[in-house]
Amino acid sequence: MSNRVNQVAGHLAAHHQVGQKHPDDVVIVSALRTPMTRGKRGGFKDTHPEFLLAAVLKATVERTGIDPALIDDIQVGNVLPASGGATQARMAQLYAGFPETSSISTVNRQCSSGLQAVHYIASAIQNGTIDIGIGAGVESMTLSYGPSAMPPSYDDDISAFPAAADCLLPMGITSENVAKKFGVSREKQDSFSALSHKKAANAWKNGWFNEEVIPVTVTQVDKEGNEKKVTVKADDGIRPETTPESLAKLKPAFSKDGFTTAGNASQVSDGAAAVLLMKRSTAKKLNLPILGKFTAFATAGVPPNIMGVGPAYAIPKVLKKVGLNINQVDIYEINEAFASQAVYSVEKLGIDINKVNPKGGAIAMGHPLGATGARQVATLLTELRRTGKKIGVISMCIGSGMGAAAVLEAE
Ligand SMILES: CC(=O)SCCNC(=O)CCNC(=O)[C@H](O)C(C)(C)COP(=O)(O)OP(=O)(O)OC[C@H]1O[C@@H](n2cnc3c(N)ncnc32)[C@H](O)[C@@H]1OP(=O)(O)O
Repeated sequence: MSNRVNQVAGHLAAHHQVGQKHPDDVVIVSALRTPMTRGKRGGFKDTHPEFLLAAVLKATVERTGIDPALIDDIQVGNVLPASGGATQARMAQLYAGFPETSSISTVNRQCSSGLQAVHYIASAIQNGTIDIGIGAGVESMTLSYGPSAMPPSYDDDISAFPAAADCLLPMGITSENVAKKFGVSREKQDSFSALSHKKAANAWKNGWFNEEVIPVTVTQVDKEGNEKKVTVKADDGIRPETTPESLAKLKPAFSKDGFTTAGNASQVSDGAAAVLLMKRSTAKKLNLPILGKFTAFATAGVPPNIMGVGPAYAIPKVLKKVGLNINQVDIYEINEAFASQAVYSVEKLGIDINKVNPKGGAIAMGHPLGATGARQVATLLTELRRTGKKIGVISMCIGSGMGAAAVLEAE
């Protein structure tokens, strides 16, 4: 019995060891995403989330050549739709060519849902519940955003409890709170945001997104109601001409005397992403390419009224698990929900800004809530591989006051 316990403990430790390869490592053999497009105006403004999810699931099967019947389970991060988008997810799976014997569910950890889905699948593989799975994410903010995403009423006692009441603050107000409390100036926020656009435009120009982005052919409807088929190939919220000076002219979006504007907040957007995971031993058996290892994951709670500080707490927690310090990470993929919170998190942890979001982030690319965490896995892995670097960290802030972080290693 104690031998078995030791054996299991050994496997867990191996999984969390950076720089080591073990047959039981959970590895990533595919990480793909759709373009991220502007909500209500972009390429997917007339596209339902189940279509975006089906497109990325189908591409995962086609590009890897895996038999979809071998994929035991799929988890999909999805934030806004009714019933968590569970029915749409099953519809997407079947439409994408998966057999009826396969299964799927959705997960909602708000803005970190896509990353959470990847972690749940990695855990299920690690503990032997499944052999092969997909962690994915999808969101059509165009079709799901707005008051319908909130319950019509709350319990009086709970919603009068201050910390609970803070969970209901608009996200833009939490951004203002972070800027004010920690003195993140408008200038710093605008400079960070202009850089996000510049880096994303540069990455597209140099083809650095080609490996992770799949083209999606959709039906668009014009103002006259005419339908046409369009193949959406690239993120369409990026504004390469953005400068700190042009951003300085924008009015605050959430409070009259605030700092957060349409230019230094993440964009309302639409998109999907999917990550195929299995044990290293399974990937070898199936002769699938090992792109990287999903090494560790952690979450941390923070005050809901400054939810954007989440990465400053989740990153040290996940790094402690794997015995790394801040400087030993090669690339950070930090969600840019708002420039205020991204700047705060980077400065608080003393992260070298040159290591942060080398292909831009949600301010330029967009932030389709449920999709973003899985999108970050694809963006980070392809960048680690392109640059020959090894260790990457993903981090997210989470709307009701949490942070999430994961460590990935390129093969
Ligand atoms: C845990 C989490 O992750 S929380 C985060 C969850 N996500 C959110 O809360 C979404 C946050 N973002 C938003 O709510 C919205 O983007 C808002 C309210 C900030 C702005 O919404 P909109 O007003 O619809 O944005 P829109 O894209 O139209 O921009 C407004 C204007 O700002 C200007 N603008 C925006 N970006 C730029 C830029 N980079 N450079 C110059 N001007 C810009 C433009 O003039 C634009 O108008 P135009 O496109 O017609 O020229």
